[in-house]
Amino acid sequence: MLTERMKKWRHVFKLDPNRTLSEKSLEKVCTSGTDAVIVGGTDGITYQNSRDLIERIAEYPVESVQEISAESAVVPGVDGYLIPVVLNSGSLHWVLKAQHRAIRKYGDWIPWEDVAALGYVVLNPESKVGRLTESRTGVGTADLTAYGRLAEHLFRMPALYVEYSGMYGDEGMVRAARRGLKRSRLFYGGGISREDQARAMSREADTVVVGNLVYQNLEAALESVRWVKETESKGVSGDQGIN
Ligand SMILES: CC(C)=CCC/C(C)=C/CC/C(C)=C/CC/C(C)=C/CC/C(C)=C/CC/C(C)=C/CC/C(C)=C/COP(=O)(O)OP(=O)(O)O
Ligand SMILES: O=P(O)(O)OC[C@@H](O)CO
Ligand SMILES: [Mg+2]
Repeated sequence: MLTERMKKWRHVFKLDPNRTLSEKSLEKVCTSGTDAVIVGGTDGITYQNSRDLIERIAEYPVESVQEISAESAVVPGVDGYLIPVVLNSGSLHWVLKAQHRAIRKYGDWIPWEDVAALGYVVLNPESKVGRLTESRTGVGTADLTAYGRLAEHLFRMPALYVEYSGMYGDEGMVRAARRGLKRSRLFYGGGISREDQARAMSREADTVVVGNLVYQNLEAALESVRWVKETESKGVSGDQGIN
């Protein structure tokens, strides 16, 4: 069950099917000791580029999951599927309608035991995902704590994802998100490029996501596995998890 496996994720890489990565680099990413590789991105995501990347990753023993951002790009046979729900989107499309439409389309084919929802709160207004989803990024700490509670207790989501995509975020905000959580996991992603950043967010979050650094500075990205795994998380969320 994907939600069970996610409880063990401390460090994950997110690879973008719309970007190029040499075979040597991909091998290094997949054998780095990371806990999983997420395949997903915001723009230019197609069935073809998603399938190509997923098939290349399948050559390695690392767990890979597809984060679905386009209904037409769903690749059958992946270990797991992550479904974003953007809690602070200004458009119902990214909270409910896109997901509803895809569930209507795939119906009986959906392997629910290998599907997990991610309750996103997008906090970088300049990010592609922030612009696409018209996210209301003027969120304070009390709002963020409440989003966490909403995700865990009302929607029973296995994870809240504090998303700063492309910029390093505010550690206090991530701490506030954790205050709302007892069992759901806290994912942090955005702008990790240095050891101090990786370690600081590892203390606040259960799972740290490293994305763009793979394409900007592969050696640092590979080092981030150790930075995260050597650092203990302060929180307790995710200890029991949610199914
Ligand atoms: C046949 C078979 C086995 C089928 C499997 C069926 C299955 C699992 C169906 C799923 C059903 C379902 C509910 C699908 C979801 C459909 C969907 C389109 C939902 C909307 C998701 C959403 C809110 C997308 C918005 C964008 C988003 C949140 C993307 C997440 C990734 C992200 C933030 C990446 C960072 O972006 P990046 O591109 O890297 O940005 P930069 O270039 O700036 O770095
Ligand atoms: O690409 P970066 O900025 O590392 O962010 C990672 C991930 O949270 C993007 O969805
Ligand atoms: Mg990216």
